[in-house]
Parts: sequence; C-alpha cells; structure tokens
Amino acid sequence: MSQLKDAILSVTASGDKAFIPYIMAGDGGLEKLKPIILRLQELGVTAIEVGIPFTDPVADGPTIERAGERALASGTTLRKVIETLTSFADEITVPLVAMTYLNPILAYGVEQFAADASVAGIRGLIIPDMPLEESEVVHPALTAAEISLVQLVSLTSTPERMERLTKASEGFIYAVTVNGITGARSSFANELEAHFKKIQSYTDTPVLAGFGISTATHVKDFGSFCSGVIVGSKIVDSLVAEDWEAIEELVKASKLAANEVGI
Ligand SMILES: O=P(O)(O)OC[C@@H](O)[C@@H](O)c1c[nH]c2ccccc12
Repeated sequence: MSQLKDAILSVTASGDKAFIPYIMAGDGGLEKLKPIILRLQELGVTAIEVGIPFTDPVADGPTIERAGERALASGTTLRKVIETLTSFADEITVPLVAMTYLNPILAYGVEQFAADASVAGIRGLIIPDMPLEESEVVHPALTAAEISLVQLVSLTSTPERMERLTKASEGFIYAVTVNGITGARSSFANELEAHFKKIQSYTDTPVLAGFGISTATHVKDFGSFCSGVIVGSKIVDSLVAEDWEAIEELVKASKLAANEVGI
C-alpha cells in the first residue's frame, strides 16, 4: 500500500491532475518550513517534495543548488528537518516526499531514518544518486515504514531499463522531461507525449512529469497526457520572492475539473 499513490489516484479520479511542489527545507531558515507546508496544502497541492540540502548535490539544477547552499548556511541537516516536521506532523494533511542523497541516510542509519521519517509525515522518498540495483540497501526498511521509493525515469534510459525502473517505482513514476531540450519550452510537451505513454503502458502507478515546468501552460500541457507534475525551481524562486500568487496560479492550472465547469 502506498499513501502517496492513493493521494495521487484520488486526485486524478476526480478529473484533476496531481501537483507536487518541491521546496528546499531550511531555505530562509527552518522556521519557515511549517508555514510554507501548511500554506501549500491549503492551496490544494497533492503532495510536497521536501528537499534535504546536501554538500554535493549532483542532480540538482542551479536554482535548487543555490537554495541548498542557503539552507546549509542556515544550519539545516537531515536530522533537524525530521525534527521540525515531527513537531507539527499532526497538522500535515498531504504526503511528504523527501528528496535526499544516499549519504545522509546512511549516516543517519537506514532503519532509524525510515522510522523517524515516517513519524515526520514522509510517505515517499527520492534518492537521485542511488541506482535501482543498489536499492536493497534501503528498500526493506522503507517498506516496513510504508515509505514509497520513487524512481526517476530519464529520456535516455534504454527501453529495458525504462521498463525496469517503471515497474520498480513506488508511489509514482518521476518522468524527467528534459534532455537536450533547452530553450523553447513551448513545444516540449508534444515531443514527449509518446515517451510518457510508453512509460505509462508498463504500469498502473501514476506517471508525473518533472524538470523545467514553470508556467500554468506547462502544467496544463503535461496534464493532458500524464497524471500530473512536479515543479521545483519556479516554486523555490517564488518562495524567495514571497510571490504566493504565482504559486497559486500553478496549482490552479492542475485543477482541470474545476476549470471545466468554470468554478
Ligand atoms: O526545478 P525543476 O526544473 O522544476 O525540476 C524539479 C526538480 O528540481 C526537483 O524535483 C528536484 C530537486 N532536486 C532533485 C534531484 C533529482 C531529481 C529531482 C530533483
């Protein structure tokens, strides 16, 4: 069972698309984590991806990397993020998906991490530097704590690997939208449609698109052929600017059912 998957499926069953904002825990200080999470869930997001800052963030883009540097400078650690989340876990109504590299988890202790993360409201986990072949290091402890291990599927994966990653992915499939497609974003949706349909054909676990999604039009475009989106850099920038209107506009773009009937 996966609370994360269930949350996404209940959104798509109602005709809307899943919307998962990414935030960097500790950007602006850890005291901001609670108000940000509570406000995002009030806006109607499906889940929240919570990034844990790391000194060697090989998979992060420049915006996320800088946010990570700010978070580290303010003293943020995996342990402090979990403690902070736990302090208001009873107010968290959406599943949290932690995004952390493998090292901090190993340093914390895999079993202890899984148990503490679960109490903190973490229902999914993305470990971008852990290959599928090595996931047995963490998988049993995560399963015991009912935390879904989400796999990233990139455009460059071979068909065999794509199928393997897709079938192994829990909660949802994180389908990476970009690869050599830079600049003109207006056309990327069309090119990716076939790729996404292929991924979805392997599984009934929802496929979500992430990377480079920054406008309401992107959200709607991707929503037309997958189960929803993950938005990172645009959310991080908007939080720094305290531009909640921009965030609200993106979330609204995922509410297709409401838009159709004009409410
Ligand atoms: O920032 P973007 O282009 O909106 O993409 C989301 C991405 O940043 C976020 O999901 C993320 C942050 N760090 C990661 C590391 C690996 C995979 C994904 C991530």
